[in-house]
Amino acid sequence: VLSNHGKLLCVIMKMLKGKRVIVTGASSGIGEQMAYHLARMGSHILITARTEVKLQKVSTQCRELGAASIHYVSGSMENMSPQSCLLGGLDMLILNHVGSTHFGYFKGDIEHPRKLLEINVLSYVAMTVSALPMLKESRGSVVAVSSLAGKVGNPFTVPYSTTKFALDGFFSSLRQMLIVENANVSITLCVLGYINTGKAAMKAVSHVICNKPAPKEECALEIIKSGALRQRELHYPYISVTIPLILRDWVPDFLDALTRNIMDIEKVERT
Ligand SMILES: NC(=O)C1=CN([C@@H]2O[C@H](COP(=O)(O)OP(=O)(O)OC[C@H]3O[C@@H](n4cnc5c(N)ncnc54)[C@H](OP(=O)(O)O)[C@@H]3O)[C@@H](O)[C@H]2O)C=CC1
Ligand SMILES: CC(C)CCC[C@@H](C)[C@H]1CC[C@H]2[C@@H]3C(=O)C=C4C[C@@H](O)CC[C@]4(C)[C@H]3CC[C@]12C
Repeated sequence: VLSNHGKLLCVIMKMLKGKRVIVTGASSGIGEQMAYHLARMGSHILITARTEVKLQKVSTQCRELGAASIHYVSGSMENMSPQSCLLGGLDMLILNHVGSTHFGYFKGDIEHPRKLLEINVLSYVAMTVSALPMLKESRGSVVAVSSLAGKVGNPFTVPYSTTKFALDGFFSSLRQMLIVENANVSITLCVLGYINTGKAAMKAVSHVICNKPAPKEECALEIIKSGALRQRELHYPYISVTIPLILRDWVPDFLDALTRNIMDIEKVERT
């Protein structure tokens, strides 16, 4: 006998079986885990990232896990032509890749946010624009992976937050436009808290933030579910994202103070 949770998972698995899905930034971290979940569900998968060897490894694994088909396109998202990614048709576009950024003081190097906007925002816009005709035909979904740092200001993620807040603007407005146009394409914005990807950048943060990071495998599954269920937003982990968002709207100064207080600011390099 299955629990309600198990039943829902079965429904989601059936929904994604045979569906055509693109996952960007799938050579590592949360994106890699999404590819594995989709493979187990029997989807047609296309993954992207810059590092070809890693994409090859992830593809092999996906094939073994039962993907209906698996392809990859390697290259940097700043100058990738969105057309090069497109299959014969598309049911779900999962935008997940991010350029690397450091957790620390922003010293005014304008080239960093400029490049990050290109990778984290403009390529999301370009991919969405070129996928929309196919998504309209399939009544598909766009899923954009963002962060709590894309909803709440943080002293040590200035360039990163610039890009993630921008995604909220683009996708919230696009959702409205699609409704007005009567296009049946869903838009899901994933607001993630601190996730354990095992990356060096994430480990560097662990000295400053005492919270325990959430597992990337579960996170990846929740992202896929939220897209399949056509949810407006995903909050993961639910409590650690939803509470700050309620506080943000009602007592923003209190939330700002709380955000500063959960961090050991002395441990952040000043130079
Ligand atoms: N980890 C965390 O705590 C949190 C993560 N998030 C969000 O989750 C998503 C995934 O993050 P996470 O798994 O941690 O990140 P990772 O750094 O593990 O993965 C990033 C992926 O993007 C690819 N990538 C990086 N730069 C480029 C580029 N210029 N062009 C194309 N692909 C690129 C990388 O592959 P390659 O280097 O081979 O190109 C990699 O596959 C991101 O949107 C992030 O903002 C949100 C909140 C918290
Ligand atoms: C409202 C408060 C109670 C909680 C604040 C939560 C803060 C501390 C959480 C929420 C989102 C998190 C960051 C994130 O999204 C992605 C990355 C990129 C990765 O390469 C390195 C780690 C980094 C910077 C995370 C650092 C910790 C952040 C700011």
